[in-house]
Amino acid sequence: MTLALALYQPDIAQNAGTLARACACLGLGLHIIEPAGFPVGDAGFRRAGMDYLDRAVIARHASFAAFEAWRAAQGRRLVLCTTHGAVAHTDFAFQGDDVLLLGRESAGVPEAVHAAANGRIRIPLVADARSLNVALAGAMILGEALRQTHGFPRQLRGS
Ligand SMILES: C[S@@+](CC[C@H](N)C(=O)[O-])C[C@H]1O[C@@H](n2cnc3c(N)ncnc32)[C@H](O)[C@@H]1O
Repeated sequence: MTLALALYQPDIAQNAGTLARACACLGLGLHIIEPAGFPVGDAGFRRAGMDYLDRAVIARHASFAAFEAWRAAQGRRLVLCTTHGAVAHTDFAFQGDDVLLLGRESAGVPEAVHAAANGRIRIPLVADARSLNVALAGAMILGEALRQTHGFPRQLRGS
């Protein structure tokens, strides 16, 4: 099993499309917890995801409860990426089947989602900086998690 990325009620189609493209390129599943702030098939989502969307493995969950039912059946940990995290992403010990959850651009995630998480991690920022763009935060955390778990695709170009 590989890592997976999950988006909690994403607001901005371009960010979700960018992350869908990253998941497709890295061979990871993407989980979208609805409702999203844009319609499925949104032009911005398709523009950002480009033709990579054809090979993206995207699961949509009608609610956080439905997502949690899926996760419980899988027995996988939920790692919440949050500006309120106590542990730096580089200090967290990822497992190869962790589900990494990113919050909404506008509001992060509600308290119940914080409570459900098995770990809460933060990319350290300079004082007074509030947050990163969600797609950039996702890329940085995926990079660290894939590095730790040796999860990057093995096929190097030219090899
Ligand atoms: C624009 S931020 C949301 C800011 C929101 N006001 C909050 O308090 O969570 C959108 C999402 O990007 C991720 N994110 C942004 N900066 C982050 C950081 N420094 N560490 C971890 N996650 C971050 C989180 O998942 C966050 O919910």
